[in-house]
Formats: sequence, structure tokens, C-alpha cells
Amino acid sequence: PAQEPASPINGLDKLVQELHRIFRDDVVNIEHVSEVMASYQSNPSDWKKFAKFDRFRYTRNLVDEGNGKFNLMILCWGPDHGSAVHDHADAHCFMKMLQGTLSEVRFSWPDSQLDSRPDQQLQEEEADEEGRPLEEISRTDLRLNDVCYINDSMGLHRVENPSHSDPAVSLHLYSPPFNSCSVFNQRTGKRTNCNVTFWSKRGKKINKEARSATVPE
Ligand SMILES: O=C(O)CCSS
Ligand SMILES: [Fe+2]
Repeated sequence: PAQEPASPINGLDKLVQELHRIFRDDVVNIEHVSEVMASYQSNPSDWKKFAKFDRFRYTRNLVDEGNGKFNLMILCWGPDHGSAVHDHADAHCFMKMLQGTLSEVRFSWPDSQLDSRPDQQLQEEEADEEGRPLEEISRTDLRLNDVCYINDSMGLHRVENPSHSDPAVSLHLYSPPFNSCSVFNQRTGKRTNCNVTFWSKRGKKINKEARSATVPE
């Protein structure tokens, strides 16, 4: 059934409560989650305690572990920071803009991932040596309070902060939660596994060893 458009949500804690309620059920309506994420009106006083920046790369800051059903995190992008092309480990990915602008570039999967017909195997293996560039499908600029949704059946993407001067902050919900995904070389399509961890959890910085491992460019 079409969901009622969600009424505005003020307060990140109210959004988290609503998300916990929605994800208590086994079946979750994806459009509804997008609408609820979109209805939260970003307010820096809600989220600045989670927003920790690094000079060199974007940071992933865990906000809530969703009773094990989802991870909710705040990503902080300095000027020109961006991710590698990556997938979403068979999970749902919702991304909402809290501050600034991010551009999302989507790509189709590299051919060799789609089709492993034995008779094609040899050519693909040969092709894999140099590989082939990933094919770009779309490019979208996301602005304050916008929400975008992706899952692996829709393709891969790379997210970057196009500004050379301003930071950007985004709120990400992954369900089910994951701590590794695949990253892809945009020029060759080559896929490698990548562990992703957190810069901070619930506002507390994590020690150096455990940190890093964002989806590196
Ligand atoms: O989770 C990540 O590090 C990828 C950010 S773009 S969805
Ligand atoms: Fe992503």
C-alpha cells in the first residue's frame, strides 16, 4: 500500500526511534524508509557531536546499530574527498545530505562479474589482464536533506565532495549492516575486497589502529 508521506521529523533521536520502529518488522518498505529519512530536517546541533573530519580522507562515524538490523552512520567529507567505486555487500543503502553537496556517480558492474559462461572464460580472463573501464550510468548532485537509495542490483557508485573549499556531511543507513564490501578500479574494473570500519562510535573517537579503512579512493 502507498505509504502516507512522512511528516517532518525534528531531532536525530526522533529519526533513530522511528527507524527502530520500522525495522522491528521483518518486511521493510524501502520507499517508506527513504521518505522517513527525507522527512528528518537536518540540524547541525543534532549531529555535530558525531561529525569528526580527517584532513586526508572521509570519515565514517557510527551513530546507532539499529538493534542489529541496520547501521546508521555520519560520513564527513573534507573538500575534494571521495570514495572509490564500491558495491554495498547485498545490503540496502540509504544516503541523506545533512550539510553541503555530494555528487554520486553510478556505474554498471564490470562484465566479468556478470557472465562466467565457460566458453567466454578464456577471453574474459585475457580481457581481465588490462580489464575494461567501468561504464558510467548516471551522475547526480545531492543537496541538503536529499536522500538517495542504492542496492547492488542497481549498480555500483562512487561518492565525492565536489567542493574545493566546503565540507559535506551525509547520513547513511545500511541494512543489513556490513563491515566489508567490494571496491572496483574504475579504469580496469578489477574488484578487491575492502574492510570498512569507524573513525568514531557514538561520538567517541576510536584508537588509531582500529580506525581508517574507509572505501579508499
Ligand atoms: O560506507 C562507505 O564508506 C561508502 C560511502 S558512499 S555510500
Ligand atoms: Fe556507497
